[in-house]
Amino acid sequence: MGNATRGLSSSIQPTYLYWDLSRADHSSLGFTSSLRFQRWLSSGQRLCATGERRRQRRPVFGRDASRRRPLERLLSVQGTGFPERSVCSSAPLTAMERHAQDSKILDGKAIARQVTSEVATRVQVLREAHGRSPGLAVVIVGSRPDSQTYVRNKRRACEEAGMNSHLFALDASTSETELIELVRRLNAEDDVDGILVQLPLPDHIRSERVLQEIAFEKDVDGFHPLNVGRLCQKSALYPPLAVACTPRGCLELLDRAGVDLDGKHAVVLGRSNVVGLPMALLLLQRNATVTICHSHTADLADQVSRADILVAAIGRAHFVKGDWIKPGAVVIDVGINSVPDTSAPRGYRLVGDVEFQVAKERAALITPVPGGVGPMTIAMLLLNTLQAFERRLKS
Ligand SMILES: Nc1nc(=O)c2c([nH]1)NC[C@@H]1CN(c3ccc(C(=O)N[C@@H](CCC(=O)O)C(=O)O)cc3)C=[N+]21
Repeated sequence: MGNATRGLSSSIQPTYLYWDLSRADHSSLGFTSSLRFQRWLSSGQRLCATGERRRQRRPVFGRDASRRRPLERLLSVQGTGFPERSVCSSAPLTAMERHAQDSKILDGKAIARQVTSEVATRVQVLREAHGRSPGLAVVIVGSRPDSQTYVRNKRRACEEAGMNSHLFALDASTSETELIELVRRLNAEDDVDGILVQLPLPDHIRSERVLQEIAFEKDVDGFHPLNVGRLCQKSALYPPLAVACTPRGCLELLDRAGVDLDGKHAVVLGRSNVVGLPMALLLLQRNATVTICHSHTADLADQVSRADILVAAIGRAHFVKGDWIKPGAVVIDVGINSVPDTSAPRGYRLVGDVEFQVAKERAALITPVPGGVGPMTIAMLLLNTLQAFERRLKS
């Protein structure tokens, strides 16, 4: 057991399992990659990624000039964005990656990989200067398979970024009081810079009650009322310390693709605390004109057809029909819905809220599911954790 459990284990130990990655074997591929990536960065060399050569050979932009700018910018981001592929991995591009590079697909997986490399570089610099790495505590209650997948992905990402991840897997019968007790201990724990309590929690636990307890400074989900309040109020003096990972990931995708939001009509489908609402606020701060739609909105198709930027976060498979999309729109699909598919190895496959195949023909840029917003959510968790760590180093 690592340092983070010191003093934690006495009263509630039987209810949770614990892994400490701080002593994990850092010769694993992720860590090696980031080291080599850093060496590459500091060498000032510019390497030609596999995908770049391909791009030079054939025109990848559509004929439509209005679509050119964001795509060009996206590819210029990608042009500097794939060093790990040529430096650190000899694996050939998958069919999906090839496709993403040659089309208008906004490749969240590739951009998340880039963000993770950047975080890893910074983590290493800080570790060398301060002798410590950021620590993220992830708390999961119960055994929902989707939550377990996400938590596993988060843990892997931490490892890739050279962060310590402390996983607390609690039994579904854990009481609200016990969970709060754990959160309070994590608040006081020096080696923990960020705390994430995986949602949804079982019905007998009031999540607002628990989220309130997470120290504002360690709230890497951006769900604490103070962080939410600061996001709403827009103040240079008191900005939020963290913004929710999924909306922040969507914004990062738009930024890295060079999508200009100023004066654009953005339509957000969904008004949840975790996605819709903070997403709308972020877009508003970037001077977009924002419409928030929800289950009571009249004529959704009409609203969607006016969107220059569409963010779909309703959680219903293929709810948004492809022909609702305004030609040239940028479509960010947040939905992750599993639909039965007997031909898939797991018996199901993941689809977004948007009818992808049809929408793709009309959109200028569109995120796939999987491989779009999901990986970006995790990359933003790393970034929020890094920022929490940096704040604590300063204080
Ligand atoms: N406190 C809290 N913070 C969260 O940020 C949080 C949460 N609770 N509860 C659930 C949602 C959902 N979420 C995702 C994370 C990763 C993927 C992800 O990696 N998706 C992959 C596919 C994963 C798969 O194969 O199932 C992809 O889209 O490519 C998706 C969704 C974080 N959430």
